[in-house]
Amino acid sequence: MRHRMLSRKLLFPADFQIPSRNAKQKAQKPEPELIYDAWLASRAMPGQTGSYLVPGAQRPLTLANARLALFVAQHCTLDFFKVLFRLNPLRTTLMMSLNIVRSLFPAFRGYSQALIVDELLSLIASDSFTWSRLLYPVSTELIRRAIEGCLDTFAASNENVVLGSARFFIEYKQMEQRVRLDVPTLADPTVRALLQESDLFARSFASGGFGMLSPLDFIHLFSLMTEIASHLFLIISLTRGAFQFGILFMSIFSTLLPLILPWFTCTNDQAESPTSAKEARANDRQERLRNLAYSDVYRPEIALFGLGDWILRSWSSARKIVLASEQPLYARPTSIIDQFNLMEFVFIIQNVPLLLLFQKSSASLGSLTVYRSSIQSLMYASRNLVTTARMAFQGIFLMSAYTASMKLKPRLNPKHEDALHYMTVHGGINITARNISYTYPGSSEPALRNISFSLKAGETLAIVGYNGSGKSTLARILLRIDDFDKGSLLINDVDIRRYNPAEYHSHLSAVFQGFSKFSATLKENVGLGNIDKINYRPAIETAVHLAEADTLVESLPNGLKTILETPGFESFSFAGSMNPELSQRHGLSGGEWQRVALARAFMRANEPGIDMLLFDEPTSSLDARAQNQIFDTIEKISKSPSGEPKKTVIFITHRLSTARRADKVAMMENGTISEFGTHDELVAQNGAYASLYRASV
Ligand SMILES: Nc1ncnc2c1ncn2[C@@H]1O[C@H](COP(=O)(O)OP(=O)(O)OP(=O)(O)O)[C@@H](O)[C@H]1O
Repeated sequence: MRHRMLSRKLLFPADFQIPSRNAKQKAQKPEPELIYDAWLASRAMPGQTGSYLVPGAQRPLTLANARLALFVAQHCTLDFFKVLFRLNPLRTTLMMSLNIVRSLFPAFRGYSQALIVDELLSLIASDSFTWSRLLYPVSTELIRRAIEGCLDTFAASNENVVLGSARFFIEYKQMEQRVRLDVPTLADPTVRALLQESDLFARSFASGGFGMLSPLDFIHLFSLMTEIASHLFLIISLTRGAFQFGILFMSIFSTLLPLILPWFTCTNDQAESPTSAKEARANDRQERLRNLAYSDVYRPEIALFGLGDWILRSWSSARKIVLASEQPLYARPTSIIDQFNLMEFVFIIQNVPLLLLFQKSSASLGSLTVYRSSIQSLMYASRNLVTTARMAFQGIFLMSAYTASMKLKPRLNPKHEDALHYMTVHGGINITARNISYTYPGSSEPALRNISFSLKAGETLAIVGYNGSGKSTLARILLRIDDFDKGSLLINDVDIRRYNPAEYHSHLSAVFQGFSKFSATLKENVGLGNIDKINYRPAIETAVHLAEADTLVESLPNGLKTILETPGFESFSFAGSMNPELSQRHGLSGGEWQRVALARAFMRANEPGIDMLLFDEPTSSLDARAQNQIFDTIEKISKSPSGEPKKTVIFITHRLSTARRADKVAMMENGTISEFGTHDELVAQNGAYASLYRASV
């Protein structure tokens, strides 16, 4: 139930905004510098250096954790509340005020019940029972209950709106951050844990109101304490005289009754389910987009095709529909019996035996009723207080995870002062790699060692080599999906690290070896390659045609609108899945998926701004005829009709017959380029490439 992590210094080189603090203070107080530090420290396993609790685990209530919680409360709670307050100032103020007002209700309730009991007692004692005398206190009680019920309903629905908008805001911010972060940042285990806890924080805003794990529990804590204080005051003043054991016993029994009764009644706890087809579709869509944003599988393509904004926009509109459709239990229309709270009337009836039993007592029976109801409320409130305090304690650390995660910066982004705009050159891009080395985090062996080569703009390069020799790793570095440890990489004579990755990506198109299979329609799977044209059918049809996938589209039940079955995508289930339109999915073969991925790359490959096309084993699942056609297409796209090069092309292949088509060939062995030159030159060298080539033909 735990795992080890690397030190913060190693993981976060100046990624967080450090709150200013003078040196003297630092020397006096060994307290965390950053919210991130406090969050990480709270996850430390006591007495076990370097070991951390799993994400989401309840923090033990230790003195050290209490100090950390205080630090977080001091440094981010107020700012966080300010942000939430600005979302809905009026409603939030109303929510806080109503909570305080509602905490005083139980005391009023007890007083009103006492009036009824006293009236009943005096009626029985007078030997002339008339209903009319009871009418006044009973109707007053009914009116009080009606007002209390209305206020409760209003407060609950208001609270729902406040929590709903807070939840949307938090989720939006998280999505925004997710689509912004790059592969190296997300590969970090500490970042993953941080984001996981931040997710938990967002989920704590789920409808259900107070009592859920949420920083808003602090408001609840305050109102609970007010309530407890008022009950304590009542009980102490009422039991000042002789202690009545019988009353105490009956009080406890009637207190336990409402806790036992729900076990015998049916709950109306239905899972939130979207009802209309529109809501079901929105639910489907928001889950798919969330999966896109959160899954590492899609990360490279999201970065390369600049899909972040589009995902965020689309998720946001679908999410709004889903949130609007979610009706929390307490916001649903309730029956008049519910409004008047039948259970509490049962307890008023239960007061009758009490009344008869203590008729001769010197204390007023009304006072005894107040006493009983105070005991009961005290028990409820105390139990709630413990639960809520525990949740608030955990909630504060989850809030720190959220706050710290918002300050994460994508590691591939250049510093502001180093950043340069992408430099365009004629005919594609030129590449100069010098002694590039790279070791994956956690690996002992480098995946790339001293890679050096250069490629002129418009040239075609084939990268070949044995399995695991580093071809895909080199491709990811050239595409600026991953960084490298040593050496330099110049793109159009500029250090690649000075380009903003998003801007650089807007000049590239690629098919990755492990390309994404989106759980979406064929049209979307292709259209995502050029998000601006996702709804432009002619562009999609052209891309499909270039990938030789026309026959595939014709064979599918709904053509381009067919939803493709994605293996391993089972992250959600919802009522809408009963809708045949949504549930009808179609599987594809490996070669068919490869054509879809090629069509996606061709969606943008043809655009004038695209300077480099990179294909990592684009035709590995295609037959020889299809393979040749695809390479003809790539050649057509990358050259003008007169044969002048327009785009640089790099492809990785295990089929050496296709490597002949390239201007240059890079033979990779054990993480390095062992041979580099034209096909003919390498064959003439009679080295590793020549023997691999001879073996493959
Ligand atoms: N995410 C990763 N974490 C750690 N090591 C990795 C990771 N990805 C790849 N490697 C390792 O890096 C080395 C190079 O892998 P790479 O995928 O670049 O090889 P390749 O030449 O493309 O192989 P193939 O021909 O099988 O596709 C391999 O030893 C591989 O195990």
